Amino acid sequence: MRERGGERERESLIPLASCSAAELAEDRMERMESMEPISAHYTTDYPEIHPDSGFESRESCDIQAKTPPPTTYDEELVHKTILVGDSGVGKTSLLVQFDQGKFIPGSFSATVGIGFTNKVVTVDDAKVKLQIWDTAGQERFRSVTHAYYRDAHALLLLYDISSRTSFDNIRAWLTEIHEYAQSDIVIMLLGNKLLAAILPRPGGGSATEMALCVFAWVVLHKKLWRIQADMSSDRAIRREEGERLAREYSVPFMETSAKTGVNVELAFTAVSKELKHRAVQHPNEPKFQIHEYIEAQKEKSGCCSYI
Ligand SMILES: Nc1nc2c(ncn2[C@@H]2O[C@H](COP(=O)(O)OP(=O)(O)OP(=O)(O)O)[C@@H](O)[C@H]2O)c(=O)[nH]1
Repeated sequence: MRERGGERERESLIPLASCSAAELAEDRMERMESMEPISAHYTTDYPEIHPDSGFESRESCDIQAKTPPPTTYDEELVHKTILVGDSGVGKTSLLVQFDQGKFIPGSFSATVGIGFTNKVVTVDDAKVKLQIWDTAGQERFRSVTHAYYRDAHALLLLYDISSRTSFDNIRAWLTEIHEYAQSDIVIMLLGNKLLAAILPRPGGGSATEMALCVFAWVVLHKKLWRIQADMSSDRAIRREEGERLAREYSVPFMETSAKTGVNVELAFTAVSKELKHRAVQHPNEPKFQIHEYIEAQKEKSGCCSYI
């Protein structure tokens, strides 16, 4: 059971390691038949929603596929969203940062189990409900994680920008996702542990921002000080490599830091917007372009330069 993350997190996770393989397989089959999740736990921002409410059978999905989406967004919809990626890339940390706005430093303790957090994201005045599942990245839990792909509406796939292996494994993750998840699942690729020096970008903002910007650039270039830096010198994957891979698979991409919070909210907001737009039919409106939205938001924040 995970030590880091406090009582709340500990309560939330079901220890899969304590089951025998046979028990686990039997349990999985039963659960898949009854369509119940392994566990029901941690944050319940809207406790009236039962964890099952985000689940649908294949049959109901097929029916949905044939039915055109409604013209207004149904706020009762719960979008099952899962976090996947190698062990240690920062899935739990990303979720904790998004949910609680904090980073829990300390020694790494791998997730043993699976748990979810309910979050409501406001998109254009509509409340989009996300049921975010944090999976264990370790290989031995892989078959259990597969069972969760099937009903997922969105998936955040993480690698660690300081780990070449975690990046190289992204292709294998995508192959698994395409094998087990629904074909229309919303996928976003995230390079986590961004080496972020939060510096105002020259050329925009108020006089104070500009002054801060010039000061920060001078200081940075003299290598005296780094503001809110995440990791100092460990980047192994260039941003362009992440962008290239994302383009190859036609998925949106951004770099995040669960530690400093950079782009964490943007990642979930972008996914929520995409989910909302897919759930509503606006015949006269152009299709939501998640890639363009992400780029525009990055520009708008106008404050960050990344190492
Ligand atoms: N510097 C830095 N460290 C991070 C960041 N995100 C996570 N970490 C650290 O990386 C380690 C692993 O983070 P976790 O969130 O537990 O990783 P995980 O992907 O959930 O790992 P599993 O549970 O094994 O799948 C921890 O020591 C975190 O403190 C980040 O953005 N920056």
